[in-house]
Amino acid sequence: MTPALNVEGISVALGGREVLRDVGFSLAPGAFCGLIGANGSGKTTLLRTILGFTAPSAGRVTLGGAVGYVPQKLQLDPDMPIRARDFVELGLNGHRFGFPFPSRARRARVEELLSAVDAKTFADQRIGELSGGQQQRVLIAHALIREPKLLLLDEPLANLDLRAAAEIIALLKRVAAQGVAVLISAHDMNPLLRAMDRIVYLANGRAASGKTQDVVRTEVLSALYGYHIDVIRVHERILVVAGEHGAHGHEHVAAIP
Ligand SMILES: Nc1ncnc2c1ncn2[C@@H]1O[C@H](COP(=O)(O)OP(=O)(O)OP(=O)(O)O)[C@@H](O)[C@H]1O
Repeated sequence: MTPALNVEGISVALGGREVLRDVGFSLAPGAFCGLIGANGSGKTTLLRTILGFTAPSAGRVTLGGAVGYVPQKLQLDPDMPIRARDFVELGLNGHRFGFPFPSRARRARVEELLSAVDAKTFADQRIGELSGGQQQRVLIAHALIREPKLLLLDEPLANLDLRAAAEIIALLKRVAAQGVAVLISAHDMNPLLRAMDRIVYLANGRAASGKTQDVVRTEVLSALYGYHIDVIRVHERILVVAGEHGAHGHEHVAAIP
């Protein structure tokens, strides 16, 4: 099966510093994958490189089809008087504004997407008036309207309460079940652990990837960080803790699936 995404040995330098080094992994259609790393570990840089916004100094990215992208922040002024429904429709034509006479097919497609993300009840509200979770739904519909094979989301759960985050994860699981590969960045893997079947863990500019239980392990993470890391299981949770030689005392708490 052709992968939805193939990242082969990419390195990226920004401002003279190597932010990513020899990062490689592949996503099959329908994969649900977390891109996990601390702040500044290079998650956004990796997503931008996959999108072609940032050129790698080595390696290459191969896509199996169109890519949908949900950025960390809404690219529109939140006060802009645009309805959720119209924003979803903009996904069909990039960022061109104004469709005075939308075609029947165009309207039907927008309705289909609004219902797929459960956004019909607030589709006529201004986007700036919506809650964080509602805005995420609208952004996801916007990104999906052109039937991408790969959906990239930059910290979609940041700023959401637990319930809204769980609802967004359930929605993204449904998207993956339709055969779209979903890659979600998060500094906290905790909310994603039960849902994701794959993980790409970034530290030190490098990545470890695979099934979650194969990656979130003492040996694997110690090799990645370059110093001893303990992965400790307590009450169905995992603590990822830098050992006594850890330079930065990086700490991460996460529940296992
Ligand atoms: N244009 C740039 N020039 C120089 N350094 C940059 C540039 N953009 C990002 N960086 C650096 O690259 C590193 C990775 O940044 P990136 O935004 O990819 O991390 P991140 O994992 O997405 O972090 P966060 O969770 O904080 O958004 C950071 O140390 C950042 O300071």
